[in-house]
Amino acid sequence: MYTQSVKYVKDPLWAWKNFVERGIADAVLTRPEILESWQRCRELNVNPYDGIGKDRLNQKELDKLILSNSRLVEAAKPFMHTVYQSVQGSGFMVVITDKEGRILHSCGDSAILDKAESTIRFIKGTNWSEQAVGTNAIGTALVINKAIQISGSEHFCQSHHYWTCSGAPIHNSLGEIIGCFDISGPAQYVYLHTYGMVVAAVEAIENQLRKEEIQEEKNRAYELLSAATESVTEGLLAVDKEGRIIHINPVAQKILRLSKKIETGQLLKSILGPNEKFSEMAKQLLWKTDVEIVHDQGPDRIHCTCSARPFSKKDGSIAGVVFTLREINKVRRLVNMMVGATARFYCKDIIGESKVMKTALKLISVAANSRSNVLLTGESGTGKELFAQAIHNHSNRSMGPFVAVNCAALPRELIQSELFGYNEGAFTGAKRGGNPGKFELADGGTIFLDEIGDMPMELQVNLLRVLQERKVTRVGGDKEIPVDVRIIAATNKNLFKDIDEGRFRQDLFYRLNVFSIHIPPLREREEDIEVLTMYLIRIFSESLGKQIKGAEAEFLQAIKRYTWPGNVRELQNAIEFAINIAEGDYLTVKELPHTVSCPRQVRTEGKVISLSEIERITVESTLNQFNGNITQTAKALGIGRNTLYDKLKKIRG
Ligand SMILES: Nc1ncnc2c1ncn2[C@@H]1O[C@H](COP(=O)(O)OP(=O)(O)OP(=O)(O)O)[C@@H](O)[C@H]1O
Repeated sequence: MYTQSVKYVKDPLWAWKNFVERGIADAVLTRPEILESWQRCRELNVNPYDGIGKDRLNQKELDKLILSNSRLVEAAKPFMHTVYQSVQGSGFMVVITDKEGRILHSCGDSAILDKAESTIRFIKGTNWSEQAVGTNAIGTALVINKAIQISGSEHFCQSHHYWTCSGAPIHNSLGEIIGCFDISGPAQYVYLHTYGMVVAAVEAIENQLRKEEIQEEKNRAYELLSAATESVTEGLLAVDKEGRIIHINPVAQKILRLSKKIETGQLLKSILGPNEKFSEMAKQLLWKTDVEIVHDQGPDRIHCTCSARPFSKKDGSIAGVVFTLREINKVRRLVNMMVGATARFYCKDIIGESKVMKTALKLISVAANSRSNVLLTGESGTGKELFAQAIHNHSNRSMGPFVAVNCAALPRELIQSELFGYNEGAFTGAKRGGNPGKFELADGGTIFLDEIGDMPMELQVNLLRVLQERKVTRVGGDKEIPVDVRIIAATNKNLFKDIDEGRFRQDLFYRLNVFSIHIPPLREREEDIEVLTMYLIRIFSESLGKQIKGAEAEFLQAIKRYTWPGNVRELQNAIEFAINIAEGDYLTVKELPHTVSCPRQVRTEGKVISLSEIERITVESTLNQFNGNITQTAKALGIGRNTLYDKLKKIRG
């Protein structure tokens, strides 16, 4: 486009004139980056006889721009002043711009600042890009993304020919241009070292910005870590090898019963006393999982589980250990949830219209609101466990565990360790670390001791002690562990008779029988049979995916006629059986189990038969029906296997 010609005149002004007046580019007298910039200026229609800063922000706009570039300005200011000090008195000024070339801050001798303002309006807020004022160290450095020095007539605009300036772009850590650093002064004092100073200053500013970024990242990471450790539900305690606290979250403070603010660097021993176990574990630098810690801290007891995980420094050397702590009650609650130690039933789940049932329901709410032990009596399957769960769920312990223990189902030799727990090594086969017993698991909640009448005499003494002292001692242990447990016991036996015959301790009976509720058998609550039947039809119909709408009159008559030795459990089984085989919308008598629909053996004899005889006939015939299979017979009768064994023992002598 431009003709290139070689001239013998040395004056660079001649090259400028040749370019702006005649369009001739002189590649000998003009550096390529200057020529390229001039060409850009020409394409941008920059007026070479102007160069006065016209595009200027008002004060408000400038303040806003400075604010949005505040990190750059604050990082650059100290270096601008250092650079200025070294050129002070030599007529130079130092300038910093944003990434578009708009001046954000300047410093310099007042004479040169005045000159810059009065001649070309080179002042804060002015746009010093190539597009605005032609080739100059700021605008051109921003375009070519390189440091550059531009002197006298190398500037595209004539009014800048008085000046020499050195500019260098400033980058962020991603390599993006964020601004420009510039030193400007009279062209007759053009020094190469000002170019070097600009390059060095920019490097220093970029370093400073990077340092700040790293620090900010660290702060952000620390804040994130703090927010994370403060929001977790576990206690976190980080300790160095010497047992000094590196970090502790509020949950750990609570678990360790520490009310005062803890400073990092404090020795754990100076806070918890010389017997604390964490420092020892931190010294050993071992991985540990769920170790139980009991530590008496003045009047307070620390009782938690703790897992330890050593952590290392960047160089691989071990720095300390992070402990994860869980309050023992919380652990127990979790275990309880896992093993199903929760109560499902409420008063609304207890169905019954009879007077006795209504009275019993009233007693449940009274019992729920009292702290006394409760004794539930009634035949097998009358709903004793249902009542116990409802009492727990309506009491102020409802958030705590509900642990049910069937004393008749536990092998005699295991009852002690099941109820009170055991320590490691207490007997062959004892778990490592020991095991908490049902009383410990029920801490803060309710323990339901079903079939209490079957508790062996020698263990009744231990139970009595727990009731009196509210403390348990694990098998193989000597420490007394306090437990806060409400006891609901149940029996289908006549405990008075057992006391008389020396099978049940009277003192234990009176401790348990503070509040007693008797649930009569189903055959004595005829009004309940029909409502229970309708309720059970609805429940099983839903759960078995059937559309049963009700039952035929004959079905209900048969149900009411029957004596229900297995009570509600037996009724449940009968209805479940009927619904399973039902074909129509309404249950018919044919769908009832044989034992319920035709207890013929009982009726054909035409004379009054004793209840025990009825029981004998029912048990024997059912056993026959299932070819002597105990499990199936017990299920059909609605009684437990142990109860069936007891009955057979009695019947067969
Ligand atoms: N009034 C009732 N309303 C609804 N369901 C009931 C009622 N009574 C008992 N049941 C149900 O009958 C079944 C037997 O009840 P539960 O296990 O509470 O009896 P139990 O007296 O504890 O028996 P056992 O002495 O054999 O352990 C349970 O499924 C229970 O939900």
